[in-house]
Amino acid sequence: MARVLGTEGWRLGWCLFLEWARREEEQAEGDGVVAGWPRRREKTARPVASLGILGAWLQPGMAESTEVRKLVYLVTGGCGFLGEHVVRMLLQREPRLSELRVFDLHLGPWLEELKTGPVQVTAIQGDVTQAHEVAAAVAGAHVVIHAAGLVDVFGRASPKTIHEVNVQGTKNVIEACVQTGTRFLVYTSSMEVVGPNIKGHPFYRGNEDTPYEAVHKHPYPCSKAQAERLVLEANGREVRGGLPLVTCALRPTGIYGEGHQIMRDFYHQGLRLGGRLFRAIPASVEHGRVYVGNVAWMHVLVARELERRAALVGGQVYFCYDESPYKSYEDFNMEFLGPCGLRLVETRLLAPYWLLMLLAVLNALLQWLLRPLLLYAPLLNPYTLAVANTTFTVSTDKAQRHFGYEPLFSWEDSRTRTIRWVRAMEGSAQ
Ligand SMILES: NC(=O)c1ccc[n+]([C@@H]2O[C@H](COP(=O)([O-])OP(=O)(O)OC[C@H]3O[C@@H](n4cnc5c(N)ncnc54)[C@H](O)[C@@H]3O)[C@@H](O)[C@H]2O)c1
Ligand SMILES: C[C@@H](CO)CCC[C@@H](C)[C@H]1CC[C@H]2[C@@H]3[C@H](O)C=C4C[C@@H](O)CC[C@]4(C)[C@H]3CC[C@]12C
Repeated sequence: MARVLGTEGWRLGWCLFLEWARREEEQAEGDGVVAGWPRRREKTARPVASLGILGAWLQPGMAESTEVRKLVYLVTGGCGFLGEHVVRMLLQREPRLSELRVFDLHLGPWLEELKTGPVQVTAIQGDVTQAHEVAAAVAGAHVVIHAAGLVDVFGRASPKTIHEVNVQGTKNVIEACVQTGTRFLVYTSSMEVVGPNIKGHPFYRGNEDTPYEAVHKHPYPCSKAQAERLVLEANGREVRGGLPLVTCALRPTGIYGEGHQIMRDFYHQGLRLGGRLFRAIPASVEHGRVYVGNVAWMHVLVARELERRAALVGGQVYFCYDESPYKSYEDFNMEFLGPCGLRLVETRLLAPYWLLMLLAVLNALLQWLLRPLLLYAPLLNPYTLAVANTTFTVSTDKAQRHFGYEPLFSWEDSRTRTIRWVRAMEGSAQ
């Protein structure tokens, strides 16, 4: 009996010691905060009955796996082109994730397949313009990646709607963070908050500090610039609980990759034109492009580092970049559409710039005239022509210096993946 008691006593003593050590460790990490993250009550049980309590503690890796998954992330616009890649990237590359909330006006059916993994995926159908819906989704999240937006340079939506979604929606996200105590906010901005400007000034291999006259007229870049400013100004605001909000903005150039709607449109247009696309923009005009997987990776990385490097990263903007080559918009598209059977026909003599501008203005006029009857929103309008026809490329390493970003996908990978995706459309294209 004495011996049994002795064994039990030893076991109890060992368990108490381990428990004490665990609490000491937690205490050292911060009072109710794990390295700056609000502590979340663990749902994980003390497992492994066969080995007893001691066995549970001693199982290799167990302590990490129960301790590690504690973060709640919210991705707004998580069912969009970029948002889906961010969601998938988080599930693959953020080991501390316990719950991923995907907030979108339109939820994708593909979300269902994600619900079987170790991370709780919560789909939330909601509208960023509705403050109460946003606040409910944000409550209890540690990090918000705000990628929802109305991307419209074709005149499909009214300027008012673009403003409501992109500016008011962002205000709602910021206020929700402040009210509910969420400390980390990453905003998906755009190269267009800088340019190209309406004067057509080139931005050649510029970085975040390159002086440039940012003049906006179009509702989309205006709204993105306003929203970005709001996010950056919110950095340092006190959130519920008394700690400061840490924000930053990522500015992708033209994103490409699996799911890119405009690439899809060009592909289908090429098929309709008998496998041809017609060059409209001089090959010498460089347009910045970045692979969607790398943009998603940048979001995941910066979100992770916002807390650890708050002083450095908070309030900063970062262009999104990778190894994608500098080319004209059309030549770049041909990197994918070419291997899928389309060819780019040179028409510079047939379609000089003045003629293109005339067509673009005509399109705008038609859009305005037809608006009461139908929505006419072709790809070519004066704004898209100006963007496509003005050099805008970035060359920077700020994200690498500040939070250790390196592209996850090489140019070859990005190209291969995009071509594979276009090829997969072939069957459904006709
Ligand atoms: N596509 C690009 O080349 C590019 C370049 C730079 C920046 N961006 C930015 O990246 C973000 C994502 O763009 P994308 O290309 O994936 O566009 P997208 O249209 O594919 O995705 C946007 C998502 O936001 C959702 N959304 C729109 N209005 C909403 C609302 N009121 N409430 C909730 N959700 C709403 C949409 O349903 C969609 O799923 C945007 O903020 C955009 O400004 C895109
Ligand atoms: C003149 C046409 C003949 O082929 C080509 C028109 C191409 C345009 C439709 C696109 C050229 C540049 C694109 C934009 C750019 O890549 C960056 C953007 C920023 C982002 O925040 C939203 C999308 C976009 C505005 C993108 C839209 C399409 C282009 C204007």
